[in-house]
Amino acid sequence: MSFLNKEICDGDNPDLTEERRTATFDTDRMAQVIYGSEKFAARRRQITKSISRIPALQDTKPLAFMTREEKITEACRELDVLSDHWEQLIYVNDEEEALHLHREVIGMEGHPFALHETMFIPTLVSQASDEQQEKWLGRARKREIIGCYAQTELGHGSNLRKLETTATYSPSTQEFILHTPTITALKWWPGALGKSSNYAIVMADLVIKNKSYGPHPFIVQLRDEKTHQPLPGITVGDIGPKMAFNGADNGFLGFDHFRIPRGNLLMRHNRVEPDGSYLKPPHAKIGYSSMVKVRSRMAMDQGLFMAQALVIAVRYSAVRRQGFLEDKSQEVKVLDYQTQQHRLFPSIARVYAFIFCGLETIQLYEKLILDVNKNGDTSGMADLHSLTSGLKSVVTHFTGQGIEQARMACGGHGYSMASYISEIYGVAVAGCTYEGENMVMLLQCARALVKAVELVEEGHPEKLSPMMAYLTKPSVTVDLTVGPEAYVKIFQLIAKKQAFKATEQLHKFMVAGDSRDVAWNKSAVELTKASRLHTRLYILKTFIRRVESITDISVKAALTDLLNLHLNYELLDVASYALADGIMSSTQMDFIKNQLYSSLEKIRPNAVSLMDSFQFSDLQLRSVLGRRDGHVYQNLFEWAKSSPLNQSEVLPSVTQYLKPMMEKSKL
Ligand SMILES: CCCCC/C=C\C/C=C\C/C=C\C/C=C\C/C=C\CCCCC(=O)SCCNC(=O)CCNC(=O)[C@H](O)C(C)(C)COP(=O)(O)OP(=O)(O)OC[C@H]1O[C@@H](n2cnc3c(N)ncnc32)[C@H](O)[C@@H]1OP(=O)(O)O
Ligand SMILES: Cc1cc2nc3c(=O)[nH]c(=O)nc-3n(C[C@H](O)[C@H](O)[C@H](O)COP(=O)(O)OP(=O)(O)OC[C@H]3O[C@@H](n4cnc5c(N)ncnc54)[C@H](O)[C@@H]3O)c2cc1C
Repeated sequence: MSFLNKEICDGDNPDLTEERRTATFDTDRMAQVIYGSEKFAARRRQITKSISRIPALQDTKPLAFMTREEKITEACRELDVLSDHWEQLIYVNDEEEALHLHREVIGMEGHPFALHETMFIPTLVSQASDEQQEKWLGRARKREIIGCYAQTELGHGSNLRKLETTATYSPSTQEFILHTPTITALKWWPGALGKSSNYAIVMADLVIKNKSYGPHPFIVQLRDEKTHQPLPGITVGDIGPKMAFNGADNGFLGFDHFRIPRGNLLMRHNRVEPDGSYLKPPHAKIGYSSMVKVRSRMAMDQGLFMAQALVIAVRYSAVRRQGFLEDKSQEVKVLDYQTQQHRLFPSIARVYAFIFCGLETIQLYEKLILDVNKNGDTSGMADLHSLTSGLKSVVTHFTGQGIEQARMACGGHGYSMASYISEIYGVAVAGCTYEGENMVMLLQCARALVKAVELVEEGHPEKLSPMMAYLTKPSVTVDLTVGPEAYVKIFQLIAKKQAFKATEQLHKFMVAGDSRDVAWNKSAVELTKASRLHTRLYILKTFIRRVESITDISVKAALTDLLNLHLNYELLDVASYALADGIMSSTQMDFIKNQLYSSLEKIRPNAVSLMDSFQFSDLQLRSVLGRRDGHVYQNLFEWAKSSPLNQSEVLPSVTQYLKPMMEKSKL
């Protein structure tokens, strides 16, 4: 069957055209599944098309050849152009469209609005009172002001209870006095803080009458709105170059008894009255909701990062020919090698799985904020916190691995910045650290798991949330040939065993006399293993649910192949647990392996189209290897020629050092 696939173009590399002709589904239909709706998938295409008509937004010079300052300047120029066209390009205030616009135009390097859109505005939405929103939200949305989220300090990022920046209330002036008492109290890392933002949400320890109330969010003006100079009492700057993400000015910030009005404490959920009396929030951690928001996005965003790397690697693998199979008259596409497929296809499956989870958790967060803001209902907070803590950790870890495999799958050219994979990798793996270091967040997820196991042990299984219900499932013998549900059952048994084992170990240390904290630390590796399995089970179940709900038959068939690959790959990956506990036999293992290998063969004809379906433009991909038209070699040569080193035949460094050195050696 051949579809009139929109990606097919006669001027393209014939190897890619051939791949596109073999697709068994329509990439526009697949895009609807990826992006959650026909409407949004169509809007994305429309926005991409509109962008392509704005000459000032077409990349001129490769980012790889720019200095950091040039990258930041270029990002600002593009933002300025975007701002002029904002209302024609996207529906104002539509977060997904704004993110698409930024991803497409600015690339991975980051930009001064990265935190404005993802944390500053969302914090105002979730934490500011109606009156405060009236004052700041409109201005922020119109980009009259640029904001960031300043929480992490030089000395503390994970343990928020020890943040040192203070906001001391002065009833006589009705002001908070922000202060940085030590070097370790300097805010350090916030994106776009260094040079771009003129406002920040600052998380500081609220102190009233010598009593500390813990971290609270304040809106703080950092720079003069006319001159952009830092206000007196504020020290602010850039923390220097990073592994990647160098178009963003992550910054430092210190306060010297800097005064802000009482009304700058975000007061949707808690209040400080003029006399200093404090009204506490309905949930102690409600002030952390912006972090939960970003974590709830991360499965989607990381999935898209890995998708970009895989579009590049899969397209390149279809035009790269090296070595022979049966026919010795023509070298084969490297995508035909089983090892190449095994390297790339399981990650393609994970991309789809992660994105399906992201679609779900983004909605869960939106619902939570509605419940909290409209009805004061905080009952969903604990579950979403534990779910997104585990999910961000597992997803970022596998995304890093998948992108690195994509790089290696491109051989030597993958190592060139022309592939753009190194930048994607550098940005993606930052996600293992930001929004909560992965081990720390896995341990947050483990808290909920241990509590659930304890409920089962205490005879209260009815109190378990639906996500934990598998902890009560009895051991059964499973016939894997019956389909996905059998895989779920085995995974549930593995995850359940590990959750009980880790809890048992924790209890054993406590019975032996350790405090819960010490026992927790002695059990931490086992606890993180339990969290990973729990989270991977959620990912697997979400993937199954999503595929079952698809109505387009050909799209569903292609994704069923991918799902089968995922089920077999995941189970094989955790087989050591299953074998050790007698949950699976070695015969079942052989069955899984064979299923996995036949899935690779089934997916092969659709590989390019499964990645084309993400509909990333060449502008967004910024990759010579991943070009939609597949004309890799001539463009690699053009790219290399544009290197600044090639703008003269003899470099000054040769004249100054190498030539004299060689002359000296002749003497
Ligand atoms: C990410 C979006 C990117 C989109 C970009 C899109 C497009 C742009 C395109 C290209 C650009 C390219 C790249 C963009 C990439 C990157 C840049 C973008 C964004 C980067 C953003 C980064 C921002 C940050 O990093 S902000 C700082 C984040 N910091 C943290 O996460 C700190 C981690 N620590 C904590 O959260 C906490 O300290 C803690 C570890 C959870 C512990 O908290 P604590 O108060 O000590 O609590 P305790 O352990 O005692 O627990 C008590 C109890 O409370 C429960 N709890 C804790 N937190 C929560 C919560 N939030 N909600 C509910 N409940 C909570 C905890 O579990 C305990 O419960 P129990 O007692 O066990 O029942
Ligand atoms: C690209 C990037 C962008 C960022 N953007 C922002 C931003 O916009 N705003 C902002 O406020 N911050 C930002 N951050 C900071 C980021 O949120 C923190 O770096 C992160 O939360 C980790 O905290 P940390 O650096 O203190 O790590 P640490 O906690 O010092 O981690 C060091 C090691 O200690 C381990 N560890 C720490 N605590 C425990 C524990 N309880 N149990 C077991 N192990 C533990 C960790 O697992 C890790 O291995 C950004 C960081 C990066 C890299």
